[in-house]
Amino acid sequence: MAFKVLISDPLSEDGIQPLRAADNIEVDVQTSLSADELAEKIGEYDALLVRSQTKVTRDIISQAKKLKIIGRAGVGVDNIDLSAATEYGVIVVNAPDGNTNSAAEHTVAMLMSLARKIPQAYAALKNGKWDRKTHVGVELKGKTLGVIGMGRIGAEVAARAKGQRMNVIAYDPFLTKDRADKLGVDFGSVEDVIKVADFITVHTPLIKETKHLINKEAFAKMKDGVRIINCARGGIIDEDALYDAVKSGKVAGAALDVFEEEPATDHRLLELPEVIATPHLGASTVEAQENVAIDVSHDVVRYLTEGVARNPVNLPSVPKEVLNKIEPYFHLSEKLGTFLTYLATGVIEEINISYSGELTEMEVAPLTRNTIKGLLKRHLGDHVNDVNASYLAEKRGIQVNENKSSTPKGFTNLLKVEVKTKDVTRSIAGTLLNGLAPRIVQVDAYTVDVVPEGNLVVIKHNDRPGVIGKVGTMFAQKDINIGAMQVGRSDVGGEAIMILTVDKNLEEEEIEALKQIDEIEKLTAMEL
Ligand SMILES: NC(=O)C1=CN([C@@H]2O[C@H](COP(=O)(O)OP(=O)(O)OC[C@H]3O[C@@H](n4cnc5c(N)ncnc54)[C@H](O)[C@@H]3O)[C@@H](O)[C@H]2O)C=CC1
Ligand SMILES: O=C(O)CCC(=O)C(=O)O
Repeated sequence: MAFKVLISDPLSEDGIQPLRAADNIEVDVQTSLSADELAEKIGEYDALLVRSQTKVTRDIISQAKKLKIIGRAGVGVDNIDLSAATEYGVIVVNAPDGNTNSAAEHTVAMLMSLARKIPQAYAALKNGKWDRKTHVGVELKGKTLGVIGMGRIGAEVAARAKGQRMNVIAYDPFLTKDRADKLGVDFGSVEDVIKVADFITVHTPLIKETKHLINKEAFAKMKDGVRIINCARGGIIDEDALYDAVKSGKVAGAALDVFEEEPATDHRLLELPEVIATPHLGASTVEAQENVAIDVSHDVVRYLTEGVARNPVNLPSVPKEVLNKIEPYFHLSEKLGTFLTYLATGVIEEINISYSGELTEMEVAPLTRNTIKGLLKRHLGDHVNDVNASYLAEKRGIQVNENKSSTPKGFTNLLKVEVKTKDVTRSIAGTLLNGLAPRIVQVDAYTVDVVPEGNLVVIKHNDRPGVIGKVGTMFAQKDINIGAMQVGRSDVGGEAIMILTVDKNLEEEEIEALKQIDEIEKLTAMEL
């Protein structure tokens, strides 16, 4: 069955070719849906692609029964409820690189327009006024540009400002002296930056820490006649404080591409002649739109068909080389988790996952998520996936511990999972033989060799002569074929474990018949 993808904001047609070209993907473009219409329709789709216009709210996500991925053709994901997406197991991906250049160029265009009052002069001339006195500007050369947020766009803007022979001073929590030196910029705290800058441009995401980062107190510390640019996100600058600062003359001008509420057609800042603005056009170039649509389309195809995404936002990104290395363990880790759900009945309180041998050299977080997925899925259902497994465990108060031990355990790699409930502690360990073939090699204290696949029957019994025969006879009477049988014991004549691989899932009545065998203490039939 084909996957259905809904594109709800205008995206570059060339950019979405990877989606159109995929055999198993149907693309539906509907760019004028209201929130209610989207909520009503979303249930049909496996993927949703948006720019910044569509607000992907909790309400919409909660009605998206099949949704697996939300692709944001751009950087900022503040129009998507990320917690809701994580909770519902929907991965969110963005396209972080494709519009960097366009956003940086737009910022520079705003910087120059602000300095030379080009929009105001243009508007006056269009209205028949040849007014040269009102539109006297200032030069950039020798002035200081303060850049707050030196990520992809901030760094590009800084480089271009240097081309205009400006001095650049920047602040970013991750800006080291080394990197600042390489970029040829000075660096300091936010306060250092805003105190000395003639122009200030912000390039941070809108998050709790950056909301109203530029506020009344910040304006008070700035130079008189400072000019402000925001081509990042509305809300980083407090719009009321900006309005007052412009009105008072503290701020000589502001250039805004973004607003706290968009569309912002009726904003009081737009009434001020010192304020120039564009309607969120930073990424609106043919090139950027094609780039971001291509990037996000590829990620959607990749995720729907291979389960891997290159630019996940609500899941740590795992480099391809790392994924290639750990991929063979995915199947094993999930199966170990599922196996344990049959053994450890009761409410899980703690999960301990330990990695040894060559696994200690690998990035194992994705395997931990996958093991948790295996542990939760049987009871919570198919909506449990890599995206929400850790979240769901945490929400249920399950403590997850991950550790690596280089102590050799007789295997080149070993993945051991222990589960504690109020009453029991059960464990299982698995390995990849020759790095390829998954095997369960330990169940509690018993050494075994079982392929973690298909219908398994785990029988705890007393180690007496004839038990194996009785079990075999019973299966033969019920016409159930045994594909493989493994026996492990702690001591001769003590407790033992038998694991059978059978060709079908056992019926209740077959399980009851087996339980009649005296030596059988406990029997668990499972489907992996
Ligand atoms: N106007 C438009 O059309 C566009 C707007 N954007 C927006 O531009 C902004 C920057 O995008 P990118 O450079 O691609 O992101 P990025 O992730 O590469 O850079 C953001 C930087 O902000 C820094 N940062 C975080 N908190 C900070 C704080 N409290 N103070 C100072 N720096 C802080 C981060 O360390 C990071 O280096 C985002 O808000 C994005 O949504 C991006 C593209 C187009
Ligand atoms: O989709 C757009 O045009 C907006 C781009 C943007 O703001 C972003 O990528 O963060």
